[in-house]
Amino acid sequence: MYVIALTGGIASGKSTVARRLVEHGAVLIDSDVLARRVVEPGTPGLAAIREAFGPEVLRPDGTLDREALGARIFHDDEARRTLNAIVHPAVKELGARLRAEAVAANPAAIIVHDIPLLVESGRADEPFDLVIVTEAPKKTRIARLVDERGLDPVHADARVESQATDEERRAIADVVIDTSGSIAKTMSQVDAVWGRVREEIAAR
Ligand SMILES: CC(C)(COP(=O)(O)OP(=O)(O)OC[C@H]1O[C@@H](n2cnc3c(N)ncnc32)[C@H](O)[C@@H]1O)[C@@H](O)C(=O)NCCC(=O)NCCS
Ligand SMILES: Nc1ncnc2c1ncn2[C@@H]1O[C@H](COP(=O)(O)OP(=O)(O)OP(=O)(O)O)[C@@H](O)[C@H]1O
Repeated sequence: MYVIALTGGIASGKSTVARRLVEHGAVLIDSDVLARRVVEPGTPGLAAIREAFGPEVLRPDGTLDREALGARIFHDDEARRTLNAIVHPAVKELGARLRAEAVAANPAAIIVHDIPLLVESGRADEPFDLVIVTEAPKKTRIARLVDERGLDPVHADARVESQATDEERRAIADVVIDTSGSIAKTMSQVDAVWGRVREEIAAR
């Protein structure tokens, strides 16, 4: 088993990097996906969100209204802390379970754990073999959110500002991947990291 943690600010290219690592043979555990699973209808997570934020953050069909909840939490530190305290422990637990399953299926698995809020959720102390941080300037990331995902610039800025700083992420990084250039440049950095991982494993 070799466990890579992958983190970075919003729209910094984590998914792009993760996809390449998967092409090389890594098994991906994506916390954004897990964060959706733990708030599906019928989960304790969704019940706790309803309790804390009221029925107005649910859609008529009983699923979470992500837009409504996003509007509540990205401009309000207290509300965000409340939501994080509900979702993050459940995401951590499910991630650990999926990791154990991947290792049971293949003891030599190379796992890439995409954890956008690795710093913010205090998980950087967990025993990862390698921590990769993706980094692009704030302006670039906000432009991606506005141009490609159709976010309002004010909301895009609030999301960026609700996260750790580049300095805080760098402090926990073993490798920083600069995603401000072309996709090809990002991919060649990922390929170099993969080579390093293979070498480390071979030297064990
Ligand atoms: C507020 C919610 C409903 C908004 O949903 P939406 O579909 O608009 O965004 P999505 O979940 O796809 O998240 C996109 C990105 O937003 C950023 N983000 C999400 N939640 C947070 C948060 N609590 N604090 C800071 N940034 C966040 C991350 O960079 C994430 O990758 C949702 O993000 C949520 O439930 N957040 C709390 C859980 C969480 O922290 N998830 C992120 C990592 S586990
Ligand atoms: N050099 C680059 N490296 C990575 N992504 C790039 C690059 N240039 C442009 N992009 C674009 O930036 C966007 C980054 O999105 P991606 O989903 O990979 O980021 P993310 O960090 O996973 O986002 P989120 O925090 O929302 O999960 C993509 O649309 C990608 O095509």
